[in-house]
Amino acid sequence: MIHLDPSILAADFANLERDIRCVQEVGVEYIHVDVMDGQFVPNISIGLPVVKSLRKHITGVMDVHLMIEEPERFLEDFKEAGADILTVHLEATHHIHRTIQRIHDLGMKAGISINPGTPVSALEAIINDVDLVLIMSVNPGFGGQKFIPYSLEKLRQVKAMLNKARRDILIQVDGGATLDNVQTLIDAGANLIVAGSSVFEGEKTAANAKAFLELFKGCGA
Ligand SMILES: O=C(CO)[C@@H](O)[C@H](O)COP(=O)(O)O
Ligand SMILES: [Fe+2]
Repeated sequence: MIHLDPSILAADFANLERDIRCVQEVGVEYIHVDVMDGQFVPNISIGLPVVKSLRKHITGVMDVHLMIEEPERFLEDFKEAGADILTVHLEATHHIHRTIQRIHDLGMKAGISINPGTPVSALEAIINDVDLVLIMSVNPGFGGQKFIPYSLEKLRQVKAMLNKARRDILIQVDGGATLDNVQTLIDAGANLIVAGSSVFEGEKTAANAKAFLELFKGCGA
């Protein structure tokens, strides 16, 4: 089953409720929330009070992508803000295993993400402990960037690693996904597709989301 996970980073920040409702009305079940701290990535997005307010309008899964240094400092807060999935970057903490354990102890699904410059082999020791692997297909920090082609190879490697471990979990890809390249992402193993600028586009938003969902139906969704 393939899922669309629209990133609200590309939505209208003055109308987040409207934009979230718009994609949910056409059948979207996941909402991707990007949290940036200006340290781990060279940008600041939204923080806890906004995430907590969004929760009230998200009817499905609130998927929080933490692009912050030492995410272990804020796990309880994001639980309280209503995150269903909390994804942390391998590069952002000295204690990835403890951080994943704590996310689980708090009752959330735990995801691990790697930047474009981090090899998939770095995931080997943690792959059995996570519910989601996120392959960043752009350098994190900004929406609307171009897909990095080597990410396809990384998706294939993650898929092979998970097959070997007999694990069927979410393989998420984030950055530069479009209606034109999404089939190649699925073919490479991705089953949770983050898309920001190719979904949130003013009046075209509902039609864009629908087009992704239609395409996924042909993939056994
Ligand atoms: O985490 C990030 C960026 O750091 C993403 O979630 C982007 O928001 C995806 O945006 P598009 O590349 O789809 O426009
Ligand atoms: Fe993201």
